[in-house]
Amino acid sequence: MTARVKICGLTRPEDVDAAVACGADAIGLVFYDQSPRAVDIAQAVGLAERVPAFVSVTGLFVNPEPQVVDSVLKQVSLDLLQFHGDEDPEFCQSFGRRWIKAVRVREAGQIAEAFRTYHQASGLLVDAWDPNRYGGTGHSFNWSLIPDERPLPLILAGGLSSANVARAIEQVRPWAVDVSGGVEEAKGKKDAAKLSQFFKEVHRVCKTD
Ligand SMILES: O=C(O)c1ccccc1N[C@@H]1O[C@H](COP(=O)(O)O)[C@@H](O)[C@H]1O
Repeated sequence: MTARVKICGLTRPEDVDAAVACGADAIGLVFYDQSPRAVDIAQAVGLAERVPAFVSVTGLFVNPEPQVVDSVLKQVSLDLLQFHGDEDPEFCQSFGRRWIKAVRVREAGQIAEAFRTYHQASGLLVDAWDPNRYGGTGHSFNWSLIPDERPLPLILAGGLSSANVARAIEQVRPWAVDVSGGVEEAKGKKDAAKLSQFFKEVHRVCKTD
């Protein structure tokens, strides 16, 4: 069993270095100004520059104006776009870049439908639904709503931490896991010890079977 790891919502150089040192496959930069983890362009350029070969940089957006995405893409070296709002597939596809789509899960059937709707995506990220926030809630959801049939790589997010990531990987068998709040000391500030413990748990469960 194997699962890739994305650490999202990085705002500080030392947190990028810590995530990379722990073995992150991807890091995420938040370009959503209502998030406490939002970065500006200068910050994002500096953070992305620290990321070595074979670790990818994802830019997270929530219902952005197209010119915002274009502007970020011109200035920041991103490998992947993550759309975490109500973007339709045509919008996601329109930037000529690889992208993933987040689905905030409320009910059975929603994920299978999203696999059909966003079939051009490079992966489908499943996160907890919250009436007031688009993501980064720290809440998990009922993983039994995730279907076994997955036409795209499935990225599991929502309330993951070292306390539940091993169980999550065993139960869901995702392509990757994505965490933000569960490895923080405060919003936007990662905690090196929590990061290390999170990876320890991922590696422990991935060694079995
Ligand atoms: O991190 C945020 O502030 C955020 C804001 C708006 C949309 C998504 C956001 N983060 C993503 O939410 C999931 C789950 O985060 P958590 O682990 O529950 O804190 C994850 O994909 C983040 O990238």
